[in-house]
Amino acid sequence: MQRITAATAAPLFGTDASRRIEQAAAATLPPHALMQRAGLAVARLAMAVAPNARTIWIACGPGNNGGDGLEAAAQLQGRGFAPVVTRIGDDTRLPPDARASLQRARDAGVRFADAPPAHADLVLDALLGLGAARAPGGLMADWLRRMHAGPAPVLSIDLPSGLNADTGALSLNFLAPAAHRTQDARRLCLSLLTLKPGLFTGQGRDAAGELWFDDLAASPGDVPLTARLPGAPVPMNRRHATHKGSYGDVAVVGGAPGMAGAALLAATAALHGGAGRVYLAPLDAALPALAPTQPELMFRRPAALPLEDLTVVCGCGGGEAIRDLLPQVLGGSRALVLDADALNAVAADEALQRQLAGRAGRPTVLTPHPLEAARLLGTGTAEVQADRLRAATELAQRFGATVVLKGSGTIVAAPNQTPWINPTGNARLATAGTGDVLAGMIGAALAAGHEPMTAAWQAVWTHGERAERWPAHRPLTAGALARC
Ligand SMILES: NC(=O)C1=CN([C@@H]2O[C@H](COP(=O)(O)OP(=O)(O)OC[C@H]3O[C@@H](n4cnc5c(N)ncnc54)[C@H](O)[C@@H]3O)[C@@H](O)[C@H]2O)[C@@H](O)CC1
Ligand SMILES: Nc1ncnc2c1ncn2[C@@H]1O[C@H](COP(=O)(O)OP(=O)(O)O)[C@@H](O)[C@H]1O
Ligand SMILES: [K+]
Repeated sequence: MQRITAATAAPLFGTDASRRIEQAAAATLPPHALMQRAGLAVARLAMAVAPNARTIWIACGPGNNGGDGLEAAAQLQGRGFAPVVTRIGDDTRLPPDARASLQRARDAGVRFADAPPAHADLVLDALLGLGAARAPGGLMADWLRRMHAGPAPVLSIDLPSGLNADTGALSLNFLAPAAHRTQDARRLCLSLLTLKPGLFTGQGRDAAGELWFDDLAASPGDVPLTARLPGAPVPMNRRHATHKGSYGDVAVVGGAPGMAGAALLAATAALHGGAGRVYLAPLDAALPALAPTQPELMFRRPAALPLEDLTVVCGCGGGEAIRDLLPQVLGGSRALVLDADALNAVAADEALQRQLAGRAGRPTVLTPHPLEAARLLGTGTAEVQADRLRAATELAQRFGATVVLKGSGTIVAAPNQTPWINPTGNARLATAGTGDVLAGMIGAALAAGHEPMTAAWQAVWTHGERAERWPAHRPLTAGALARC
């Protein structure tokens, strides 16, 4: 069993892949062995979380997820704890593994109750796992809301019940409104056999809480991955005999009247991200040609940029004005990061879309937030958020580019590659300008010579990790993030 951290590199398997791995593992083991391993793993984590628990409420559902809960109940009872099991479902329709675990729990003397105990020191959510087929309702919904509103830690078995393992969409939102988050009790999830992508994006992070993983000593074999966790990037080793030209030139094109700050943030981030030289080409001609807080930046007129030699970061604070420059930027830039208003302009113009797709082969990274992604796909934000992996992958295929779909669990996708899900970051990043900073950081990584997918995930990982390291009592600003 391992704790999953920002530094964990691991494959992620969706529902179908997890089922295949489960079937292959079960075929080589005695009947019921996997569920016994699952129950033991859950019991061990439960004992570590609440070693002095007097009452452990275990809410069990009608399938094998409930079976894991029953198996954990038997194990906990045998170790001197006092689990109280409440169950939903018909005994005659229990799958065989779960039925065997029900018998083992009964034999162990576990207490079964019709209603949850009035007080619990720990709750195990064994209502639904991979088999969640619709939104929990009735008693199941009541129990879920009750356990997540209470003060006791909630340990979800395999998945928080109702969380889609593939998408991170939560079919019953048991999370307290954002403003009440400080009242949340501790949440943990022990993912079994495989780590699932839905735990890391969408509502997965909030629903699961602290993540743990036990592979039940089963190997994924040759089942293809659905996505990956990248692990921490290795810091770049700068050789002595290098010079500023070795680290590439970035030019930021953006900053229309009233939005100069966005371009300045991106340029500052590119500079602190290690770029050899950074040019700033503002769309507002009235801007002074010096940023007193960042004198290293070199100001140029957009038309004077030698695009074919540059990594161009385009769109930060671009407003309407960016549209007229896009044909040159798309056609000429050696490497390109398209953000914000540049993406909106592309979404509104089929000729620009064709030109963007025609760049295939030259490094190109798109960094949409969900609304920008929805505009590019011609759909709505809710549809994008309902399946972030699919949205990012579809955009990557459509435009032949690397796509960074931002938000909780940022997705990095590229054509015909397994997507990455970024585990770092937090809601302190939900403040204006942090996306501009990310665009500048990706620009610096591209200029240094990383291929687009690597440049993108490494910058996304580092951007999020900076927010995690930021002191909790101090609000994070984009300007500070750019200079970390
Ligand atoms: N079979 C095995 O060998 C193993 C199974 N494992 C566990 O088994 C789980 C998968 O088990 P299942 O495939 O039985 O699926 P689940 O136990 O997740 O749920 C399926 C059952 O729930 C019902 N159901 C679905 N949505 C519902 C809803 N909204 N309200 C009420 N009932 C609903 C279905 O009709 C079905 O009876 C995994 O998530 C994992 O916890 C693990 O123990 C690993 C080993
Ligand atoms: N809750 C969150 N968890 C992780 N990352 C977040 C969260 N909220 C915002 N972010 C990150 O903050 C950045 C915001 O970018 P964006 O929406 O483009 O803002 P802006 O346009 O103001 O710069 C993105 O990198 C996004 O992934
Ligand atoms: K569960």
